[in-house]
Amino acid sequence: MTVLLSTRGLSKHFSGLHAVENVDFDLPAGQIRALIGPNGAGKTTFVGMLCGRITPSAGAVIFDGQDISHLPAHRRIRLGMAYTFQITSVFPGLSVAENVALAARPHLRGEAEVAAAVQDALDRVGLGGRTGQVAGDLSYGHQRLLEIAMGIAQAPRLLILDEPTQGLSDGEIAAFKALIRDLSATTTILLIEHNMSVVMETADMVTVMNFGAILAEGRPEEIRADPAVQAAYLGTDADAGT
Ligand SMILES: Nc1ncnc2c1ncn2[C@@H]1O[C@H](COP(=O)(O)OP(=O)(O)OP(=O)(O)O)[C@@H](O)[C@H]1O
Repeated sequence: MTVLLSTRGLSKHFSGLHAVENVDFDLPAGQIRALIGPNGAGKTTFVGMLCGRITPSAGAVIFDGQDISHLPAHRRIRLGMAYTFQITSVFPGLSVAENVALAARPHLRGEAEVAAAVQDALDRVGLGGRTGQVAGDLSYGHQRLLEIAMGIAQAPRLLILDEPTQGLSDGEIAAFKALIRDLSATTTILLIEHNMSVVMETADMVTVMNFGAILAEGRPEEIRADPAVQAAYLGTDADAGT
């Protein structure tokens, strides 16, 4: 098992609040890993430190054997990390295709290669027929899919998705599950997800965070059966069907 991404002792404190506390985490290459936990558990803060958007208070992030703790976000992207966040990063005034092209260009040589990558990424998320549309005119759900296409177009080794199915319709969520499985053939995936059907049907392994620490880790069915997880998480959001 080759580990693609690790953290050791990773912590983030916001003026006394321990948002993430001493997290040791290992993500093997090729895996789909879901990161779940109640609101405020520290998931977004943790992932922000992986990507370089948030500076850790302590600890290390290791990507492909290299300590990247002090690399800025754009250097991490160049190493093969791509991420989409809850807050939309789409340029609303540009076309769908141009948004994806902006994400793809730094990774590819020549406009023909970029155009092919753009079309492929949009086809994979189901937006292949909307290349010319102004991105700001897309529905919220389609803008989330566009963000995923922007991640895919970078041909990342690690794709980090923060609540990608938020705002998607049932049909779009079903397509998203298939997309994730398809992508996992070539990309390691870390997925922050509140929708438990997405977690249960796509993840190889699940990491549960609570109060800034890892509460449990295991296969989806093990996590579903874990009483501590049920108490912390599954009894709340999941039962509410979110
Ligand atoms: N910039 C910040 N300044 C102060 N506190 C913060 C900041 N960012 C996050 N926090 C706090 O850190 C804790 C962890 O937040 P975080 O957003 O990482 O949780 P989360 O698990 O992603 O939650 P959600 O599922 O609601 O997105 C929360 O108590 C939050 O209020």
